[in-house]
Amino acid sequence: MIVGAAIIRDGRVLACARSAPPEVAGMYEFPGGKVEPGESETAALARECAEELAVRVEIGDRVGRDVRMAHGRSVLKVYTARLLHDDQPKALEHLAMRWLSAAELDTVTWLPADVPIVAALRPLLLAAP
Ligand SMILES: Nc1nc2c([nH]c(=O)n2[C@H]2C[C@H](O)[C@@H](COP(=O)(O)OP(=O)(O)OP(=O)(O)O)O2)c(=O)[nH]1
Repeated sequence: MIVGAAIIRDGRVLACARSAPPEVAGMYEFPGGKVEPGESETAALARECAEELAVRVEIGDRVGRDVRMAHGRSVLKVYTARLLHDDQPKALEHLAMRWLSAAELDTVTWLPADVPIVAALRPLLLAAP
């Protein structure tokens, strides 16, 4: 199981460009990664956000559906998240980061599995305070 965090701030979501492997480098994703054995999805997201972005987050609701990934062996689940304590994300493992508004979601190339999740995210960004 792969979990991703749709970190929302001021009606924008944080999109992160993968640095590796070469086939997907430069494509955008939600920060996250594999849930380790015995770890909750929420704990995995908090750990990955700390490792990849050096931020503390509060995990919220699911966004979109479970997406089965290309080789069928794993499932991607994305949750909304918000930054805590005014933490500012740093791209420790990503090539680039962008805060995208609903209107800007399609200005980057997302990993294929993320496309249906991004569609489900759009109305949430428009509704965000
Ligand atoms: N983090 C993340 N991974 C995604 C997304 N969409 C998507 O297809 N993936 C895929 C890319 C990778 O094949 C896999 C996540 O692997 P990863 O390498 O980021 O995870 P990880 O940090 O736990 O990996 P590892 O280096 O510990 O093996 O899921 C997404 O939005 N976020």
